Amino acid sequence: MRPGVALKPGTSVEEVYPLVEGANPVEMVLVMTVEPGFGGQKFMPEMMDKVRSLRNRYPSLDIEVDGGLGPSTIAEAASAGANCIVAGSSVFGAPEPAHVISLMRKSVEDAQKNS
Ligand SMILES: O=C(CO)[C@@H](O)[C@H](O)COP(=O)(O)O
Repeated sequence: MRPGVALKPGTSVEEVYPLVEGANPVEMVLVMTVEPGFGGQKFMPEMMDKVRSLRNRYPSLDIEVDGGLGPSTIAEAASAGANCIVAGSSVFGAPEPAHVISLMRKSVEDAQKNS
């Protein structure tokens, strides 16, 4: 079992620090990049400050992003430090889903090499 915690857009990133640094720490933080509820919403780039703060503070933490991720937004999320990507519409709506997954995987790997 791997515990994690999710941050809604209106919740500040500082709220999770005690959970990552506690005695029984979470191993993943999900930064919601849309309001939770349904797929197909627009990526909120202003959430990348949370991702950057988490990556600077916790170099090996799994940081997930969910909402509006696809070929046009993955670079921003990856360069901020996200390494787990949830993508719905961009994959299931693509003529070649595997190509989109591959593109996003490469973006995360490239960002990790350059960090
Ligand atoms: O369901 C939600 C949010 O609750 C979505 O964020 C999906 O998890 C991903 O959908 P896309 O934004 O990729 O279409």
